[in-house]
Amino acid sequence: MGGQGLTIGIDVGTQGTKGLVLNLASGEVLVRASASYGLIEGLAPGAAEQHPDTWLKATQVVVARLLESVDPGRIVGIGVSGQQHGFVPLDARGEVIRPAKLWCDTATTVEARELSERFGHHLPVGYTASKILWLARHEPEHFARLAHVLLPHDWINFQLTGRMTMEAGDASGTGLFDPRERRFASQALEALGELCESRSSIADLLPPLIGPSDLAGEVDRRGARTFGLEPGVPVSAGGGDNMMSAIGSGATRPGIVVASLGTSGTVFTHATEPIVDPEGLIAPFCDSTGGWLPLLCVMNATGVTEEVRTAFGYDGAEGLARITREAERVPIGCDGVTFLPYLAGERVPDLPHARGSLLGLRPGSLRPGVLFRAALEGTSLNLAWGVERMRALGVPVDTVRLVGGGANSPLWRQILADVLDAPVTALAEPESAALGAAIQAGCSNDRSGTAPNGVDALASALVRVADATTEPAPASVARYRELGVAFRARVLEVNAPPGSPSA
Ligand SMILES: Nc1ncnc2c1ncn2[C@@H]1O[C@H](COP(=O)(O)OP(=O)(O)O)[C@@H](O)[C@H]1O
Ligand SMILES: O=C(CO)[C@@H](O)[C@H](O)COP(=O)(O)O
Repeated sequence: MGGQGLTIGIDVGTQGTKGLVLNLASGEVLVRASASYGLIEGLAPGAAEQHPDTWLKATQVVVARLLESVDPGRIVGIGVSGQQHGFVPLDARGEVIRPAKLWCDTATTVEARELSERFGHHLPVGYTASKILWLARHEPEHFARLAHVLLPHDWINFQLTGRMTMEAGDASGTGLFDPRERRFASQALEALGELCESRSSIADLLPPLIGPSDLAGEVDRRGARTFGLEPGVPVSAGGGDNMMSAIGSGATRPGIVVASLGTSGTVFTHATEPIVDPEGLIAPFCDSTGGWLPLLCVMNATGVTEEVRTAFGYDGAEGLARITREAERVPIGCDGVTFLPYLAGERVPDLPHARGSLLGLRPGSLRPGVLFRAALEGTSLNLAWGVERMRALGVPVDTVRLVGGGANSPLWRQILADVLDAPVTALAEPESAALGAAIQAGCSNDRSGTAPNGVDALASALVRVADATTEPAPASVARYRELGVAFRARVLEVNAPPGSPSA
């Protein structure tokens, strides 16, 4: 099965950084740690930013906590997963120029639309390319200093190893990458360069591309000092959080569909060929095993439930459990209350400027349990809308493995099973992205004894599903089908452009 020794997997998410230590021989997760953070507050509407130092500090805290329980000398590899698409702008000395614009930043919608026209295909808002153009247009003094473009996990790898690299999975979320050919797309790079009136080619800003079983490097002296690790520990390529999550949930072979309820909601599966959506709604990403990862991403998932929970002061794990119990007592459909969950705008459907709406309020509707359930239902119905698109593209979604923070909620698991009309199974390790990074680290280094490209074998051996599966309940499936039709009609009605017939 796996090799010997322990690996660390780190996942730099939007709401926090999570880490774990994996015993490669037994598959046991020995210790977990996490550190949470938020977005920078007070920015212009649509802007979603974090300073990379926030990720660095959280990663330091997480690694330090992990190493309280295990001897650093036993660590044979480390792998880093990160939120996709974030634009980390670096100057010639490798210093961060300004905070990173994140995957959920919709302030660059104009630039995304302009690039879509130039590229001749839809560039979803949130992809890195539009953020680079935004910098050139809005902060020319920062753009003039731009010497390197990294993605969040690349930047943490850089802090560990002193080397800048990118790999195909995360690179396919830049909008500057041809996932079919697994290389940067020269036409897109040229078009972006022209629009930026760039003094240098955009290609020069990008680091070398490495393969999925290559090492990003080894922990260097600075990295060792920063993180308390031993110098020389191999650092695997790492990848986007969805690519790492695919490994950590066993979606390294066809037929396993994964849904993730994190800040974003995603649904993805392994494919042996690229699956290209002509409308560009389902992303044709590369995965981190040499295959592909057709992926649906919606921008509104746990951010919406968190908004309701915190608005009513249901703090901490106890508060979450209490508001969930109250939501369980509310009937399906929330007595007519519908939550259009677009607090962050939306990528699928393509409504970057949409806002959230609460519809159908009556006296008594503004109760925490009602609104929390409405948030669970609204986010799930929205995700199901995108899943229909996946099914139409020939991706069967018959059973689902559920990961991410929201997977901890039995109520959400039931709602999703009913809304998707598919059995939903949680995994023994819900932090699938951190687990996937740790598994990849076990396959990419010389000291583990595992051959490169053994990711599928190791993932299939180590990933365990939870004992119970949540089955869809036929009556609820039928009810949610009706609610889904009404939900979509309301979304189109509420978000219709001014002057259109349904406005
Ligand atoms: N039992 C639960 N019920 C509902 N939501 C939960 C539960 N446990 C965790 N979460 C949600 O999961 C979120 C974190 O999800 P995570 O996948 O770690 O996000 P990210 O990777 O985007 O930072 C929390 O903010 C919380 O809203
Ligand atoms: O943009 C995407 C995928 O295309 C998101 O899935 C990000 O990768 C953020 O992930 P989380 O922080 O929600 O895990």
